[in-house]
Amino acid sequence: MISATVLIAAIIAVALYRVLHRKTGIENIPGPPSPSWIFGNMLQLLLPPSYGDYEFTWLKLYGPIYRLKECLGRDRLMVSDPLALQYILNSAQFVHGPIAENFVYLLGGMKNVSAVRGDAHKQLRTALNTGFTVAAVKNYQPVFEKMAQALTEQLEQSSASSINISPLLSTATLGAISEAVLGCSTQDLGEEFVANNCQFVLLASSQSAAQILANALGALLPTSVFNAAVYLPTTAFRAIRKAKYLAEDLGRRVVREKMDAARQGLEIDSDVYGQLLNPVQSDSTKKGMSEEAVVAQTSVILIAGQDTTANTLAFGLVELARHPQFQDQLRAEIQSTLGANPHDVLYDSMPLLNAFIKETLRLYPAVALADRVALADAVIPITKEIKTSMGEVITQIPVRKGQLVTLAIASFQRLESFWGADSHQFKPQRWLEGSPYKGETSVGPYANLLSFLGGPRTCLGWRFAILEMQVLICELVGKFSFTLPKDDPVRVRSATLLSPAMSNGEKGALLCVMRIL
Ligand code: HEM
Repeated sequence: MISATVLIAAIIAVALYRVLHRKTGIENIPGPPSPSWIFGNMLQLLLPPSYGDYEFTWLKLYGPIYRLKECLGRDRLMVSDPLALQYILNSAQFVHGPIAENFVYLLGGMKNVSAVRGDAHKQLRTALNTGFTVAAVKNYQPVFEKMAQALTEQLEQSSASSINISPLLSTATLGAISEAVLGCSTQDLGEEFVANNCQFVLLASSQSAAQILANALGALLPTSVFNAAVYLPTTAFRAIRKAKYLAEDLGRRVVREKMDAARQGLEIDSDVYGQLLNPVQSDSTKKGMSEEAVVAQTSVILIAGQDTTANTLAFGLVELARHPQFQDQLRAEIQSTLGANPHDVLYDSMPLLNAFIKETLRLYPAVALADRVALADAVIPITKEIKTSMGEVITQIPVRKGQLVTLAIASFQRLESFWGADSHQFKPQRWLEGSPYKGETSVGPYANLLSFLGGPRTCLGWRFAILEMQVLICELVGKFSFTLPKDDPVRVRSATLLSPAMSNGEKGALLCVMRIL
């Protein structure tokens, strides 16, 4: 008891010392007043009744660059200006913020793709990209079709008047990664792995004031102290430690089995890991990744690809339920395109399907807020000048080493000046006549959206996610109709990811689902 009190007192002392001795240099950038020293504006940003209640109002009031108060009185720069975003994403001076950094170390160790930096990151990305090219991803289509059929069977078996679609989608997306990346079925993952995964998914979609404060305190600690603190016996740390251990164990087993199969002359390159290991190369100058390097990616790839995709799909289905006319038009396109040969579909040439996916990604980016920290003093360019609270007009933002910057992706994707006056509305039709984006600065790998981020840290699995969503949506919307239950509107919550939430506070999206074909 005494040691826990001493530890907490020490944590707070370290936090306060570091906070009180830092000057930010962005004090004069206008922003909303802070309602509390302890929480700053963070409860408004991260725990509003519905995601964006405050953030989108601040966006209107202060524009795409403004200052917020972080927990314990620190300044945080909110950025949704495309020029500034592009600069930060491509600059080696900006790295993951401390909360994300702590999280990826905890989950995947020091050698996973999200944790490594600089040249080591570049080399690892080049190696990993082998499994995520256009051609490679096309080969995973049968896996996505299998998951889509399994989803159909689950929906058919349910007799409930409304169904929480989220856990079904989470299982489908975990299954897709497991088979396409590791080459093993969900059953092969084992009961313990699946149970821990469910617990982890729920933890990652929960948010509370205590968590926000704990994250802010954790972010102030030196990494070594934080790494020691994770051995505290809390539910969250226990689940993360177990997730890491189970993923490493799984990765090792999968890699060992693949190497054994390759030694017996069997082909192993039908999934991502088989391609990465690549032990039998006709070109002797090319080498696959080492077994250890492949194993180290397991937890991060599994987590990065699961609920990002599942939540996007859940929000998309909710929007279809809100827009029945568009849902009917999309279904007509799907049924006429898939016709008699559903395995040979050119998904990219289906205008309504792709407009729908782009619009869902625009309004519901799974990573709505991505934090970065400046490794050195930097000057951030901006599209339009801003006036500081001292009356000075500035055309760029100087920031000091250590400055926390939030890439406000959801805000960027709702900027009226770039997406139109109706930018807060779900209107897939906006994508039907060319790009609706009016900016001069290109961002992101897909449709000028930043849902998959941009620059060297662009989502590794973005092509994978797009094809997976195309296949799943065609199966679901082609065969079922989706309507909203009367009594439980879906809420939008910001936790680690943007998640749908039900009125009882749990993660999920209730929909009435009816088989029509
Ligand atoms: C709709 C689905 C998805 C969305 C919206 C999404 C979004 C993102 C974003 C925003 C990042 C950058 C995070 C940051 O650096 O702060 C990221 C990174 C990453 N994503 Fe995705 N993702 C999706 C699906 C997937 C899938 C299916 C996979 C793998 C099969 C995947 C694997 C990764 C990996 C490994 C990284 C780390 C890349 C690096 O640090 O170099 N993602 N994703």
